[in-house]
Order: sequence, then structure tokens, then C-alpha cells
Amino acid sequence: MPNRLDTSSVLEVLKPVQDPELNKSLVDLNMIRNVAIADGNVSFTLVLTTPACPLRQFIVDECERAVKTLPDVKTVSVDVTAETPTQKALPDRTGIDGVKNILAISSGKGGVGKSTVAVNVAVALAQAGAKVGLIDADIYGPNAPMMLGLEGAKVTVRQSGAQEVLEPAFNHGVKLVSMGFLIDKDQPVIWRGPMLNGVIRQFLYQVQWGDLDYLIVDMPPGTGDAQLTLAQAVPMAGAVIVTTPQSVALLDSRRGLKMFQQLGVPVLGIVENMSYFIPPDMPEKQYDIFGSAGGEKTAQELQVPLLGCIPLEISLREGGDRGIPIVLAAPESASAKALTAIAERIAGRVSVAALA
Ligand SMILES: Nc1ncnc2c1ncn2[C@@H]1O[C@H](COP(=O)(O)OP(=O)(O)OP(=O)(O)O)[C@@H](O)[C@H]1O
Repeated sequence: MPNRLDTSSVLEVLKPVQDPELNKSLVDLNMIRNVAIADGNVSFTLVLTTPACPLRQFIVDECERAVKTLPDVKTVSVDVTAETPTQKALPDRTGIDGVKNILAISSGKGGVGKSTVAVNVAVALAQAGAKVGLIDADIYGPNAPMMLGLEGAKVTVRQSGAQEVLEPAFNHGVKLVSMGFLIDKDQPVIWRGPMLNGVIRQFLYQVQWGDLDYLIVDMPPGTGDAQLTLAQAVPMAGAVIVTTPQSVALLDSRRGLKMFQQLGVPVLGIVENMSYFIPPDMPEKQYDIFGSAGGEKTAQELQVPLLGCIPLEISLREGGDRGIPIVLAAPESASAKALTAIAERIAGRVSVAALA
């Protein structure tokens, strides 16, 4: 134990403190910077690997505790920032300039709450300070514009050199492009594979995304052309599979999971939506409408993490309908807390994979 107070002794006592997800020393990971000491007041910057770090407070507390073991320390002040690592490049995939991590939110079947999860995870990450974009590639139900309060918005087209580029819409801290901006919502559209592929590629490469920590893609349900196009075009940081506890939904999600694994896309985990119902007038009650623990069983069987369980809550649907996602409209509700924790877990796993 050092018996003096200087920059090197601060780094020495901080060396055993690990990033709990990466299991490596914060000092070795270059996460401790700008150590300064003035009259017993120690300050430094802690650079996390994601602004949505689920263990932020725990890491800060551990750092403070370690530094306070040094003699003559009066105060410890930790300035927390984040630098999200960029996912690893793949030789046969073309990344998007400035976009660090591309994530797919997928489901085996429709109506399980995939868009609800995509929108709320995007907003929760933005709330934490991340730069976030969302591609609503769901041709069957392009709900993201409504859920983000951007219904009726239009993407502007600009000429950039020889290329036309789309300017995304923006609300609640999230940049959005959507199939809903391109099609009349009352007009049935028959999508052919090549057409859909073309639009997905346009959404990836011809949008003025700027710098993004996370680009989230709300996929159409099922295992079709869109998934294939996405996985073969860009390097993917991972896919998240949304399911409900019913066994049919779980069967479909197994299929989705296998598909991503075959395409070489890491599956970050499963989200179980509509896990149980909390009656608004009896919040202490919990009803397992679709059975219970299905997501947990599937996650165990397929050896992927269960990222979280979201209850059925009326306010969650209302938030979506009003264009104010529940993580903003009612952050203290059970579903908002679950969604925020899911966003943090996703961000944590993406960082771990990028730095592995
Ligand atoms: N946990 C929940 N509690 C209450 N309502 C929910 C919940 N999850 C989703 N919903 C509601 O269910 C409907 C369908 O959800 P959502 O559009 O997110 O599903 P989806 O899987 O994206 O559907 P689609 O396949 O049609 O795109 C929406 O009205 C949404 O607000």
C-alpha cells in the first residue's frame, strides 16, 4: 500500500479496480485519465465504454473507496464520461462512416412488441448521453414514427456530390428513418425482395447519420430477406430477439436466433415482453397471462442471456400511441425501468464484444 499521495500512487491503488463486465483493470484499459491532486483533493476522469453503463455508480464507488485508502486524501471527485468502442470490422462487410455499432431488434413473429422495444431502447440510450439512430425497416407495421412522435414527418433529400442523401427526422434524442416515411400508411404495398433490399441499403448508406454510438434497426418480423440483406451488408454488433412467453412465439424466436447465428451475427440476448400483467388499480398484483418463465427457459436452452422481462402495462401502449415513449413519459413505471435496464445491458454487451 503506497504511503504517499501523488499521481502514481493514485494509479497504483486504482489498478486492482476492475471493469466488472470486462474483468480487466480500469487503469490497464486506459479508463482512468487526467489524475490531478491539489491540497489533498484528488480528481480524475473515468472514461466508461458506454454512456449507458449499468454499473456506473458501482465503479465510481469502488474508485472512491480505493483512492481514500491513500494518506492525506480530503476529497475524491470523479468526472464520468464515455467513449463507446467501435465494433470490430469485418473484411467482407462495409461499415457506415461515423457509426460505431449497428444493432438489430428482431422477432420471430409480429405483434410481440419489437418496435416498442426498439424505440424505448433507442430513447433510453439517448437519455444516457449516447448518439443514437433508428432505422424502422418494418414494412408490415412501420410504427416507429408514431411511437417517437414523428408521424407525418418527411425525410428530406439532399444532393451530396453525385449522390442523393436522406436527412433523418429527429425527436427525443433519436434520428429516425422509416418505411413509414416512404409509403402511404393506408395504401397496401406489395414488397418484392429486391425492392426491400434496395430501401434497407439506402437507409444504411444514403442517410446523413453523422456520428452515432448506436444505430438500431427495427426489423420486419420473421426470418426473411431484410435480415439477410442487413447481415450481409454491414458488420453487425449484434441482434436482440423480442419474444412473449407463449410457446409459439418462443418457437419462432428460436428460429430467428438460429438464423442470426448462421449469418455470423452475435445474438446479444432475448427480451421477454408482455411477461406479466400489472393491473393499474392493484400494482401489487401480477398476472402471468401468457404463462411464465418461457423466455428464461429459451434463453437457457439456447445459451444466450435473458436481457430482461417487460410487463404488460397500459401506460406503455399509451406512451407509444402518444409519441412519448414510456422511458420518458413514466420513467418510474415497471415497464420503463425494465426497458432502461435492457438498454443498459445491451450497451454493456456491445462494449464487451467490441473490446474482447
Ligand atoms: N408490454 C406491453 N404492454 C402494453 N402494450 C404493449 C406492450 N408491448 C407492446 N405493446 C403494444 O402492442 C402493440 C404492438 O406492439 P409493437 O408495434 O411494438 O409490436 P411489433 O412486434 O413491432 O409489431 P409488428 O410486427 O406489427 O411491427 C402496440 O400497440 C404496443 O403499444
